[in-house]
Amino acid sequence: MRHCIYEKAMAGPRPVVLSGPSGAGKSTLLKKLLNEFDGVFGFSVSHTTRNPRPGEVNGKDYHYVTREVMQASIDNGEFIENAEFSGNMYGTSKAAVQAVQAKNLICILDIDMQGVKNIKRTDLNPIYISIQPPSMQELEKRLRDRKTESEESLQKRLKAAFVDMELSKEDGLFDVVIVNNDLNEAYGNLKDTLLEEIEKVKNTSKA
Ligand SMILES: Nc1ncnc2c1ncn2[C@@H]1O[C@H](COP(=O)(O)OP(=O)(O)OP(=O)(O)O)[C@@H](O)[C@H]1O
Ligand SMILES: Nc1nc2c(ncn2[C@@H]2O[C@H](COP(=O)(O)O)[C@@H](O)[C@H]2O)c(=O)[nH]1
Repeated sequence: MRHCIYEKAMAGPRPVVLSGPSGAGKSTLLKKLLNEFDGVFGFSVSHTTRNPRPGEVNGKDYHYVTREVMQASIDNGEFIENAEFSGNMYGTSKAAVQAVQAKNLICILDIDMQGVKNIKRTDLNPIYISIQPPSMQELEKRLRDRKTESEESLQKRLKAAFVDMELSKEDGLFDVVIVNNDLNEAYGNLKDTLLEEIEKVKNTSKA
């Protein structure tokens, strides 16, 4: 049986799932979308038990919570999906998605591969997009240059990235796979993929 997460009455534009290895460029691409298309997209703010990075804002980038708080909310049925990634918990609450959908915006979820598999068991019906790096070497360079990870965390993320890159080749798992080599080219491909949904939202808000 499919896990029903939202009322039919709230059905609006199709949500979008962005997935892919840590460091592939998902946040960079989605920030560009949110900036260019004000009033079209809304970010599903996940919960996590990891510490905020410099510049990240609680309630905007993530809801930063303890393991105990997050586990209690999961046990209470408040999450659509949750996963353990690189030693921390991450999850999408029903409230995060509903907050965006209530405004009739395209809801963007930035989630890992476990999240993708779990969302497939719900009735959310998103467009699944995989953002891939051009190579493992380039991915490692990007993660090192980002300077957000300890050596231990970096190694865990590279291991997970290798698995992610293999799994993402599965036929039918993603609607579109975008290789983020040149940023502008990747962004162009992402916009092309989402053009139809973007137009729908623009036309609805004009009406
Ligand atoms: N096309 C690109 N060329 C070079 N550097 C890039 C490109 N895209 C993103 N980057 C850089 O790579 C780093 C990783 O990007 P980003 O943080 O967006 O990845 P991510 O997929 O969101 O990672 P995570 O899953 O860990 O949040 C950032 O420092 C970003 O500026
Ligand atoms: N399954 C989920 N994965 C999530 C969620 N929010 C983020 N993520 C993924 O975690 C990793 C690491 O993120 P980082 O911000 O610590 O670099 C990355 O792959 C994200 O896509 C979520 O709610 N559920």
